[in-house]
Amino acid sequence: MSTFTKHLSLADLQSHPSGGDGETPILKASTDARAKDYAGICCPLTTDAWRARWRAMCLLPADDGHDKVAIERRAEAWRATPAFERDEVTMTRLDEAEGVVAFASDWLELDAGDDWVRHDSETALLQELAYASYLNITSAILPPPKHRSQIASYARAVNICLNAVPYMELSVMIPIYDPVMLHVSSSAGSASSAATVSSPSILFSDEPSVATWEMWDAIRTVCEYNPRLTLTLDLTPPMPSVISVLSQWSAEPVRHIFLPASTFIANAKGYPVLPKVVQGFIRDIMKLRPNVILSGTTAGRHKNGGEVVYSQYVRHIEKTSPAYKASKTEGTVENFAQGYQDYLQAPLQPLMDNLQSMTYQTFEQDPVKYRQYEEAVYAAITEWPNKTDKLILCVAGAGRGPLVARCLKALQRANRDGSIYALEKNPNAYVTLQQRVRDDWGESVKLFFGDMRTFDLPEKVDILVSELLGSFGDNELSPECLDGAMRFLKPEGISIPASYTAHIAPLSSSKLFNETRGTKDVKAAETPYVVMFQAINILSGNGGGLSGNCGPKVQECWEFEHPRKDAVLNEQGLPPTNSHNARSAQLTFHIPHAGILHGLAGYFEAVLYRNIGLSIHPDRMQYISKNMLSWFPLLFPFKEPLYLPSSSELHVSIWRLTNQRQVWYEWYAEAFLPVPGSTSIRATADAESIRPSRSDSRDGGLAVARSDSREGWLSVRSTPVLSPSPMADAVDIPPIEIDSNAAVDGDAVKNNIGLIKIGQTSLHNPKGRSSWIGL
Ligand SMILES: C[S@@+](CC[C@H](N)C(=O)[O-])C[C@H]1O[C@@H](n2cnc3c(N)ncnc32)[C@H](O)[C@@H]1O
Repeated sequence: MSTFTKHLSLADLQSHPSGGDGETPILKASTDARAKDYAGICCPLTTDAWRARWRAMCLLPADDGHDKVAIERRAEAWRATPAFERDEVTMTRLDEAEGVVAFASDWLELDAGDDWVRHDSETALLQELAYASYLNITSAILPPPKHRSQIASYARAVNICLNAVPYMELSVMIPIYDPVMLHVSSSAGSASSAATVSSPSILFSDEPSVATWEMWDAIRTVCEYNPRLTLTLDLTPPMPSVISVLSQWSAEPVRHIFLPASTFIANAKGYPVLPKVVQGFIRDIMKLRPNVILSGTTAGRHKNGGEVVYSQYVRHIEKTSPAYKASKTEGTVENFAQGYQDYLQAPLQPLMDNLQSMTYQTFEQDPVKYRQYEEAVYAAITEWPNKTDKLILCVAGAGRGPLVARCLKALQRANRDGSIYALEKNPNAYVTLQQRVRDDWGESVKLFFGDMRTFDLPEKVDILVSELLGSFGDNELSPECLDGAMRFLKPEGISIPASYTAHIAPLSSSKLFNETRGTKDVKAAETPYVVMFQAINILSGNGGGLSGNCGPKVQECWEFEHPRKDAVLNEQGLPPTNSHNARSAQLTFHIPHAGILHGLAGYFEAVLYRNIGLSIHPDRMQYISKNMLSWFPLLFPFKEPLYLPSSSELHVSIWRLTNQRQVWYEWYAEAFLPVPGSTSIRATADAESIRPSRSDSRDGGLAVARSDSREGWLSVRSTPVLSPSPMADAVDIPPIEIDSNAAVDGDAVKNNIGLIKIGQTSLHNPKGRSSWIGL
């Protein structure tokens, strides 16, 4: 569960009575807060006296009636040795500061237009953080940036602070939504001057903006994704009317949520409740377990309930979130994977390595995978044309034997006579299999020790069952192993699985980005990892994008089928080279909202038999193999982040490559901005180029409707189509609805859209230099 902290303003602190025995107001406030189930308090570090002195020193008065030289001298003395007077800070003792989240002075302007104001704000902030560090405070919240035009100066100052206080976490306060941010300031005005210049041409919509996220992105990029730099999301009204763009915050290091009583509305009985959009946002963001800072809850803003109901209500919202409920429900992936979220695991190499008994035991905890296999084998047996023959099944890669047991069960359920050959190349698992023959299976199972790529079975079999699948389908070398095992099958024999496909989607996750480049080793940054995703945001959306050429949110890369059609084989029945198992895909994604590309999420789907399958595709898994635990998705990381503006297109190239000893993946991406009337520097993708190569259409495969329609996006009525603007990426472009009457106009505009290249990644893992799978 998330924690709750009570926010106290300066006025709250001043009015808070001291306890007895030297208990200061701040200690008393902390004790009171803990008694009410808060983890602690959050309050300003400095008082109004500090603000008054700083202003008197650092902001020169406009009139001539002051001794400006004397003021300047005082300021210089302070700049030389910045220090506080006693009454300028709210706390002085270690016990007072224990567990306190401190607000740095919110009047500091690290992004003022005036050079001196910026300089002195930075000096003051460094002084405040040094003092907080002296008091052992571990978490400080910095005032939000206010002027987009000075964001680089703000970010530079934050970076200086991060380096100056080596152990403290600095959290930048950012409003999740601020319509004012749409106004771009170009003035280098005084400290108090508000942003003045706006770009009216882009203010065509009251859709929520991503401008505040874009400011955050600039700050953390300048600070090189410092892991001690986090976010405090300010949920002070106004709030957007829809939450779709807020999803990008879930890929960010959200440490605190600042939630004032003013965000709550009163329900019919006068109790505080949150508006629908905020409820949805909280439900979503709570998976990151932020600390919720509740503010103004003692002000009596709502008629009923009192202070405690605010936190009770937010806890209730958290408990109703799908992520929380799933984590508390036995048998779900979320429950099974607790503690593994966003943890990078090296994929298994069951061909090169021999698995441990514990690893098999973990597999065997998944009831869904084995149930699906049993159903597939059962269906294949019951449909077998000749009902009198004794069926011969082979489990290739039997492990400790769970699929063998399921095959026996399927034969028994179908009331069919049959026997099973079980083949395994792991000598240790082979011992367990012998034990099972002795204890459970007897004559019905015949064991063989060997590698399916070269081993010869005594006779051909009717049904070949295997489970050599990785998170990306083919990444544990199922295709290569089954090339050999296909020799075991009779001409009319069937393979379970019959086929499998690999899928990808572009994702953002500052956490995973930091993890993959943590070691500064290039190999770590171009290695695919198995990850149970949590703090991520999938950047792509369904719909064709402005060019009309984009595929769905999650796209298929390629497919493998068993047995292979048109296979060229040598006299031993084996393929002479592995070239036929190379694959490539060029995929085009629509990016509806601005975001940073950090990697590709990889998924697989397998057809076991007819409409019985396995899937970890995020939109289809619940229909095909709900609550299957065996596979987490794969992450293909990018070494450098790539900024993608709203309504841009991402073209991803991914290859499965091979030589005689290894298989590896290479990946690369390019970003484009579709611009009406411009000439593409890259030919607009045609239908052929967005189709995965070497992949047959899978109509008639899994009987689950696919949601990858590419229609439903384009239309242009009289709305002017956005022309290139420096803020195009900070504005949530409203979806342009289809107007059937305007089909001609729509096509005209669609055909007239060109793509301007705006960025690219490097080619990852060329020649398998950092990661490969051994044959
Ligand atoms: C993912 S495990 C599955 C084990 C078991 N069938 C299950 O579902 O629990 C794959 C198994 O195939 C075995 N294996 C992999 N490649 C093989 C090969 N070329 N020949 C024989 N066994 C192989 C591995 O040792 C491992 O036991």
